[in-house]
Amino acid sequence: SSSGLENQIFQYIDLHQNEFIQTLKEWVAVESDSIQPERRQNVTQMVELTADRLRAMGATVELVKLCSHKPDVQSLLLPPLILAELGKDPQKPTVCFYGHVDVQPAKKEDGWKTDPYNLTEIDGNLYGRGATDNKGPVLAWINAVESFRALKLDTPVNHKFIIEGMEEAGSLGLEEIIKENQRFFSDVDYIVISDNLWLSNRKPALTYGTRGNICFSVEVQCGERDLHSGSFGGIIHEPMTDLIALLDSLVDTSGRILIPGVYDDVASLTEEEKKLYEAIEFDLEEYKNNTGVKKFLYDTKEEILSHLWRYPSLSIHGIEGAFHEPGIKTAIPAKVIGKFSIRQVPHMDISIVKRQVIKYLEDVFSKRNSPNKLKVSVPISAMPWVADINDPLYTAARTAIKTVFGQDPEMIRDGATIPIAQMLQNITRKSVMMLPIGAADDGEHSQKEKISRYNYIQGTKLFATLFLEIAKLHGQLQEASNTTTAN
Ligand SMILES: NCCCC(=O)N[C@@H](Cc1c[nH]cn1)C(=O)O
Ligand SMILES: [Zn+2]
Ligand SMILES: [Zn+2]
Repeated sequence: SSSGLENQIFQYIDLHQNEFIQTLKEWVAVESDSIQPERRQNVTQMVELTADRLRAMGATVELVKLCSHKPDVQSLLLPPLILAELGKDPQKPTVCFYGHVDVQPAKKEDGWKTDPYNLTEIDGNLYGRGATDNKGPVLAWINAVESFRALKLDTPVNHKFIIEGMEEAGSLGLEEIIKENQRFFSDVDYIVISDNLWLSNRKPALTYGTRGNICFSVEVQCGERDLHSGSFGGIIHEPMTDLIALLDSLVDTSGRILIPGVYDDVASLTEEEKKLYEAIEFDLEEYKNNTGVKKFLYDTKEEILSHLWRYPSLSIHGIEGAFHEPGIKTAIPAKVIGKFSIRQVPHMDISIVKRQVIKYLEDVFSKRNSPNKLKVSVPISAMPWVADINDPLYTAARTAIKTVFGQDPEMIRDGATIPIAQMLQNITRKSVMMLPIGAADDGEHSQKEKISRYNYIQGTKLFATLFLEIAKLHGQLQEASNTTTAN
């Protein structure tokens, strides 16, 4: 149950909810799509808007220029990264929040019922691109910090912020910046990321792991230009046919990856882990309804969760150079590039998997006796992340969730990849936690992305309560360590 102080803050948040929604509406209106290079100016504008919001709250903001060492034609136009801080009391713990203010592309004609850049409330849901991924959660955190200030309450923790504008494009340049700014993290005690969803539409969750990802490009080229299939079809080895055979050799109908050795380093399932999965309330029908898919590869909760969270998977994403528009075009493309990725898990090693995949594709290709040129590359990769759920940060979050939502959270992992989670854990050696506020049916990246008014506002309360819980816990931890030192 909540304390008098919490009730005062909750009341403030409830009273100001329409203002919080109005700010979210202003943020959603900025088309900060980081995928399409022509929208990069909007991403920079969004980063500046965020910086202004933080400054208005009294934070010191540094805009760090991103300079990617990876090949990106648009690298000169990369938006800056925000490193900000508010409060420097050495008696208080310092919590660093990570979020991103760029979004996935969205067009009304993709099938949106509402204008994706005009936050629209329907039946308690706030529809719009970025509403849940990730503008809503970033603002919820800011609203929570702001609520203490507005009520003239002493802030329980010092705050640091790392906010980026290139997450949806693979967090270009981020790792270099974090390494170059290690001093910024030197006094950080806890790191919180809120960039994923609950497992259910109604039950809150706390996330302690994500899969990594290795993205592959497979290029097959026969000549310099496309050819007429009437004039050349039947007398040449077509690149597209080679590529389809290569892509088809990667995974079988049961979802098993066919690359030899790929499963060798996958951690074995422990009894403790099995118990964690068994304890989770998981509504398979609700999950299917959220996705619109009628049948999954697996039927039980344990199989589904373990194959999403702790086993690797391989997905084929697309083919560059192939004709994909409506109508018929009778050409033979000269060069095609297949894109697929492997979500990898502990203890798979990125460089070993890369070697295994390249060798396998070269073997399959050589059996085809094709004179075409094959090139395999890895444009981006990210490590998986797993945290210790017994860490005090998780204890604080569980208590805060119980206070705000009246129930214990599901302890979950996420099948997707948040590259910064492992990066921050490795570089700073501090506790990292993912604390989602969006529900499973929020439709990240889809044509009906939303966050509910309830989740946005309760999420704001959750973050405010977390600050208080971390402060309490930190006090206890400090006391305990002082006693130990005195002894
Ligand atoms: N629920 C949070 C999802 C975040 C996300 O979608 N991350 C991307 C990052 C990525 C991985 N490989 C290339 N980009 C994802 O696809 O997991
Ligand atoms: Zn996101
Ligand atoms: Zn996203």
